[in-house]
Amino acid sequence: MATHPGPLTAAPPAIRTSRLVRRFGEREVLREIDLTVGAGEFTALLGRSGSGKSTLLRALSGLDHGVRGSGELAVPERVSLSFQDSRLLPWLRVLDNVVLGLGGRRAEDRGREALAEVGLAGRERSWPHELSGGEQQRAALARALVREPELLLADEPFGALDALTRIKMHGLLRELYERHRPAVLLVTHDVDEAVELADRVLVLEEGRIAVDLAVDLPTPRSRRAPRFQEYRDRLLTALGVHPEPVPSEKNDA
Ligand SMILES: Nc1ncnc2c1ncn2[C@@H]1O[C@H](COP(=O)(O)OP(=O)(O)OP(=O)(O)O)[C@@H](O)[C@H]1O
Repeated sequence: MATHPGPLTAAPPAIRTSRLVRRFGEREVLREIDLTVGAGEFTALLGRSGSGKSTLLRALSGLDHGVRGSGELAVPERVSLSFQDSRLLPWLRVLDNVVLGLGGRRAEDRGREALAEVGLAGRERSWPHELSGGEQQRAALARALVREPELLLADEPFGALDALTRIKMHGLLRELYERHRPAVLLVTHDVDEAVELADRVLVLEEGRIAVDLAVDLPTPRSRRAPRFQEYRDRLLTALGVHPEPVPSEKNDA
């Protein structure tokens, strides 16, 4: 199980930070983070509660005006954000939410296509409150996709969903990723979610990246496969959790 060797593509990286520091009062939450995420790379970010995951994501999304810090960061022009709460505007219909701020004659067509891709064809004229939690998250994914992002920053996008809906959303996100290939940085508390979806997993600890692990498993990934469990156990151990054994499947890789 190798540590991450670094991006392989020749395209410019989707994220590059150099000695990135963010502090609140006396507390240095991010401590000289050097991070490069390659174009099209799916990376998950784990860490204990309060380790600074959202602080890093906010810094990358440019939403942390007023937070003290130093260092350098570079991200592409087209960055989409997705959060635990779908953040659809309640006074706009679903399609209008998806295309909000998009210019051009084809915006509506592209919005419809994106809604179809996430399984919401026919719901264009619905109001956000008429959608279930999972459907709202799918609409939020469509809103992110329609901007053709080079980088998707996702902060616990499935955190508020029930277990079954989460599983469906995992499949959908990975499928959309494989079709569109943005770089993804997914913040999650869920180690299984990280290993299932990402090709690289980082663990943030005390303001530094303590683990940088390449996940070399074919997709779709079975959580019961012994190699999946090796990754999971290694990450749980890094997070200070004693891993529980999971019954294995005979025919899994
Ligand atoms: N606006 C703020 N003012 C003061 N302290 C803050 C602020 N935002 C975050 N912090 C502190 O910075 C630390 C890191 O917070 P952050 O939200 O980045 O952690 P996290 O790893 O995303 O946590 P969680 O997994 O619980 O969401 C925490 O101790 C938090 O209290």
